[in-house]
Amino acid sequence: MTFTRIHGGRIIDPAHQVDRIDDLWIQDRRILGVGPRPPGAPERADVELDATGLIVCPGLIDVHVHLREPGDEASETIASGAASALAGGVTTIAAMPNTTPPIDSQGAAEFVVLQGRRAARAHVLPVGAVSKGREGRELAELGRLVEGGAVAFTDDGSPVSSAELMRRALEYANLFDLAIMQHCQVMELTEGAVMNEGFESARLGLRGMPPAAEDIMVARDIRLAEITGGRLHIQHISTARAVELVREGKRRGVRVTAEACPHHFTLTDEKLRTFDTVYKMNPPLRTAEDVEAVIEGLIDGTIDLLATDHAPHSQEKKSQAIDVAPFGVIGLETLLPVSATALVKTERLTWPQLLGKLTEQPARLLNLTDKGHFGVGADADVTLFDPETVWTIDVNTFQSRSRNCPFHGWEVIGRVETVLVEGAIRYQRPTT
Ligand SMILES: NC(=O)N[C@@H](CC(=O)O)C(=O)O
Ligand SMILES: [Zn+2]
Ligand SMILES: [Zn+2]
Repeated sequence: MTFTRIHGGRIIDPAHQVDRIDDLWIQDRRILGVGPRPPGAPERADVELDATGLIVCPGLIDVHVHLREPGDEASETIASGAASALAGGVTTIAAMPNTTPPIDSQGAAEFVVLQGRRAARAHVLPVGAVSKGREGRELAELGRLVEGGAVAFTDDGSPVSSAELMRRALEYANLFDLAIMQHCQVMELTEGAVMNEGFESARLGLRGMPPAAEDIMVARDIRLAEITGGRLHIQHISTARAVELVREGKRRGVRVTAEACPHHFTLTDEKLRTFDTVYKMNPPLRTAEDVEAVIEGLIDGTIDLLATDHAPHSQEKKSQAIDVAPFGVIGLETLLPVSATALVKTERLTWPQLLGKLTEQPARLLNLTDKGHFGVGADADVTLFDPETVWTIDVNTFQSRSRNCPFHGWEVIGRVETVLVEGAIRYQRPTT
């Protein structure tokens, strides 16, 4: 038996409304308690960690991560993505199924689980495809995917365009109490587009995606969730109108949740003036009004949680012309600092509010009852970070195999120091 005590830190456990300087006790792989020495624990723990000046919180959970294995291991592998997660303080990641081949069968889901275990970095949980081959025609075998370890379903990379298929997916996934995560985009409205449609796209002469392409599908799917009683999760929400639609859906009692990505509440489409493909992602960067609406959605709880949409692409692919380069940015190693700098430093959210959207809420979405909190017996996945020190993001230090990060050179707060997974230290910030 190994006892670990993390002492002197500010413990923030949003699920239990804990925010105080105290000790966190761990026995082997599980949380033993917060506070004085629990019965059964020795006078001196086997491992003593000094967390003075640091915040100690449940390991972060990212429900939206693209690993490129199988199919494009030059951009990311399951192991490199899981290492990138740990360096960002993220102890659990949900892997999107848009690999080659896609994760649309029990065997494919089991492969992701196995490679995640082999890597022994962050926990890796597969998200199964909604449709066979992600082709949007026939429902995948959702029951088999659950057997293989799937924690939700999505065709992300593409939307489920067919309303009929979406309706059945919501109904079927509900039998397992799992969510359908939807990439909301009406494809007919976005053909050939590379950025947001508006003043900036007109000025640059680039084809744009109208915000309505997102809004229309959000509206449709909220209605489908309402009539089926199924669980709908809106991925990477980016428009003011979509935020309003989710707010109104929740008010009516529809089972809808939403996530926002750091780039959508920190950057606008003006960035495309550089023609730099690092600002090309889907959904695209929108306007300042959309950014403000996303932040307001985070503040009032309309947007439940944060996720990265970590979308690694090799230099080779991203260095192509803006109209041919792939969509996507990486995010695991900047999630906490960029969110903290944009939302906590500016006093839009408190630390416990921000951390709730990175721990408690994502755990709920995926039904991970033993994660995202410090209750007795919970998995001892713990992140220790420095909330004060200002530091500079440098992509050259990243664990990810890709470098398509729009935050290189940013001055930020929130630096991850130590990460424990199931009670063991699996990441320590290099000091040189
Ligand atoms: N977000 C992106 O711009 N790209 C994602 C796909 C997706 O999330 O839809 C990718 O897989 O590269
Ligand atoms: Zn998507
Ligand atoms: Zn995605």
